[in-house]
Amino acid sequence: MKKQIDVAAAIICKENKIFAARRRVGKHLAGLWELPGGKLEEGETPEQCLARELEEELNIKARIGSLISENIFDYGAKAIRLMAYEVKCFSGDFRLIDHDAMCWLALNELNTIEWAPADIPLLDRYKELTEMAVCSSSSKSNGYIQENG
Ligand SMILES: Nc1nc2c([nH]c(=O)n2[C@H]2C[C@H](O)[C@@H](COP(=O)(O)OP(=O)(O)OP(=O)(O)O)O2)c(=O)[nH]1
Repeated sequence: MKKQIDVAAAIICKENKIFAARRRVGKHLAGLWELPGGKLEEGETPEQCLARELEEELNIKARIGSLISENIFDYGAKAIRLMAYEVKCFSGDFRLIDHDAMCWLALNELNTIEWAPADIPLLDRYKELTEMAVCSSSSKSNGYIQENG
């Protein structure tokens, strides 16, 4: 059976935008955009892996939040289990150490770049959860201002 590789990835959010980085030439999936992160090393939790990768790849220190979703994807030569965690707290200046481009995208701009295929269901799920959160907070405020007559 094909080995499945565990990969942790970060949905880094700032001012309602999320961070994407492009895989550089020479790598598997070169030219496609991804969430920063990487393979779990032996004995590492996904959170430890992500904190390490974000510092190694982007020069930022981050507090890893909750698991948003995971997706098993078979690329043929390898299969990965991609786990996406939300990151809302981080510090440091982003530096591209392992990627060749970066961008910040609003949720409605996510489909303007070409993502690694394994990421798409995770981003859809994140969008769904974020829209649900916005919806529930706006229905609360509507309740508050509702008037009779
Ligand atoms: N980091 C990251 N990897 C992703 C994402 N989506 C996706 O399919 N992958 C794939 C690409 C790689 O095959 C694997 C992650 O490994 P990595 O980033 O540590 O890989 P790499 O190609 O630099 O590793 P290496 O084999 O050259 O050491 O997961 C994603 O959003 N983030």
